[in-house]
Amino acid sequence: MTDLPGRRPPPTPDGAPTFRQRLDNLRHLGRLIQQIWRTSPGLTAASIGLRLIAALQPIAVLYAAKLIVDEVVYLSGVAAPGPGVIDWWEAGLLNTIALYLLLELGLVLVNDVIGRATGLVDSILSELHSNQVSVELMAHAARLDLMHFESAEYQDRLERARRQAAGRNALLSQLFGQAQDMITVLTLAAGLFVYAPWLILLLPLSFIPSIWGETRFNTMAYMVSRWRTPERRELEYLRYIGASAETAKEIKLFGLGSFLIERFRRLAQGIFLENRRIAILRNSWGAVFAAIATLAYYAAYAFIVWRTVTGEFTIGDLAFLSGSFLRLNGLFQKILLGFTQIAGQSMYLDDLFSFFEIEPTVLAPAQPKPFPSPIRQGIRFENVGFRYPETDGWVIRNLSFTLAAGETLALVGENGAGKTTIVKLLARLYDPSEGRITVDGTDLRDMAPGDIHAHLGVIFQDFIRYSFTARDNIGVGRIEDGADQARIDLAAEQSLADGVIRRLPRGYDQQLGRLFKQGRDLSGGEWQKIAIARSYMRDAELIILDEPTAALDAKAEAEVFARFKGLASGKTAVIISHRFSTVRMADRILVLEHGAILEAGTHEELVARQGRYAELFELQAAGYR
Ligand SMILES: Nc1ncnc2c1ncn2[C@@H]1O[C@H](COP(=O)(O)OP(=O)(O)OP(=O)(O)O)[C@@H](O)[C@H]1O
Repeated sequence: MTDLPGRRPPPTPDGAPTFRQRLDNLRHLGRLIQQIWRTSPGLTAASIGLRLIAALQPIAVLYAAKLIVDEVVYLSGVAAPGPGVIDWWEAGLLNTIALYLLLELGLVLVNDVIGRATGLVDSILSELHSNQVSVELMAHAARLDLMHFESAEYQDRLERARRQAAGRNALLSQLFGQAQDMITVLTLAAGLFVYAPWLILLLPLSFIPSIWGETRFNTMAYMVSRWRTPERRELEYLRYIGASAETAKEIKLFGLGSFLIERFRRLAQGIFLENRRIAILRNSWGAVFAAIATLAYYAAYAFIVWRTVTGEFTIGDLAFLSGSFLRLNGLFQKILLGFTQIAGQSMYLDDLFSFFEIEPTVLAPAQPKPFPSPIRQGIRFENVGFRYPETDGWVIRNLSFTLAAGETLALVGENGAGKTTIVKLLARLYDPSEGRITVDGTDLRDMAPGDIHAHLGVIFQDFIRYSFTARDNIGVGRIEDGADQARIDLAAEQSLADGVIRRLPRGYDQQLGRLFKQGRDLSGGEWQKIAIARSYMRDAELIILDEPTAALDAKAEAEVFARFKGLASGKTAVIISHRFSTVRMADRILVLEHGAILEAGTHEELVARQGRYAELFELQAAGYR
């Protein structure tokens, strides 16, 4: 079985990441900070600078409070110079305490301003960062192969990464806040250390149980969220088919509403129960661990009170120490929890950054050869074999044929015969597993995928119905000329889309699809004409139409093909169709079965041969008689 490239081994047999992997995940924090910096160096520097100032504020306020208390104690022992404040003021006794009060007021006011400024900077930075990550994610996804999008595993990874792009905003403030708290702790601890060094040791000891608990529950929550990615995607999917314009018709007619709701409910309930179990465990243990920390705080407090009673500490010292200790206690708890949370979040960051590590496999060689323009000889499949990643069976095997320059080739065959797969190989959306495909003798693998795509006009049977204007729906066929009205007009005329557009109330400016306000939906055949116009936007060397006329009525089909023949004259073209009225117009027809060629020839030759083609043709013709 072919494996998916870039797949990582599962973390451990039971699925939980090892200690080393968790440590490894912390690396991502560096990457995150770089990404934040890239988003806006100015705002990042502002956020860090403001936090640095804010970090020093608590010790300054506590120390001012200590000075005030000691001054009050001193003043309460001084003989009163008179009954009123004025008497005290005139005697010059209040100068010092007034200064201290002003100092503390100033500190508190500045802190408030800094707090708000930090909040503002962080919220702007978060939004910018989240946009930046989304843009990087889209840019990276655009580089990946079709294979990645056709694989459930990669879709899970993309979904996890997408969740992280929006979900990690809080991490930014948390990370910077953590640094701020650590500086505050250092300053407070230094103050405390001067008075009672061993108290500092008591603090971390009281938090070890908390750290253990948090790390454990974080890992549990992450693992559940990871295991549940496929189910979450299924939930999204159910939500989508249960309530969307595309699906409403069928869901209503088949009466699938309650079926979908029941399925959604069952899935959601499973996830809910698991999350609830972890939340209950986390909070129960959290309460126990918090009680241990509180006990430690009161033990220390009792000690300081005792030292004050015995006269070793002043009342101001008591205020300072108990204040410091209380804040330290709170901060330690916050920092330790912060660390475990950040470590937890960094597991999720792995989801984001590991997506960026997925590399495309259909690559341009170092020195790509140009796609021949025009094609002079033709395209050759030489013993081509192909199987999709993660599957065992060959979809195509030992396939050899030539598509001569200027020839229109039709591929026919039953469902699953491999027709669309041949087109994917021809467009180098996949590389063959065996053999090679050449254009004028040059292997497709020696050309850059982008260059190949620029020379192709391809419309797949599941083409996109863009919820854009009619103009953009055609213009996207050649985005660099997306505003070239003359070109769009010509493409629309060649594909018969011009008639569709003339009937739209706003013409080319008409919003199509039902997704947005004033959007106008088209019939299947009308959409198809618009899609064909898209492929005509290019001066394509090779035109590939996969079921181009499936939704067209008989008259439109005949007309589209008459134009196609005119347009494709001199151009190489491949058409896939189940309609023999379409197929018979091709210069040559390949009949495929199980990824191999069963018969080849013109319509007349194949009918005369009385083989599979003739049989299928008869079947269809009989249906019309
Ligand atoms: N992304 C994929 N991963 C795995 N198998 C795939 C993938 N795409 C197609 N297949 C399988 O490859 C085989 C050929 O599919 P393909 O789409 O080429 O058939 P087709 O001839 O175009 O069929 P149809 O006439 O129904 O459009 C099928 O058996 C299909 O199940």
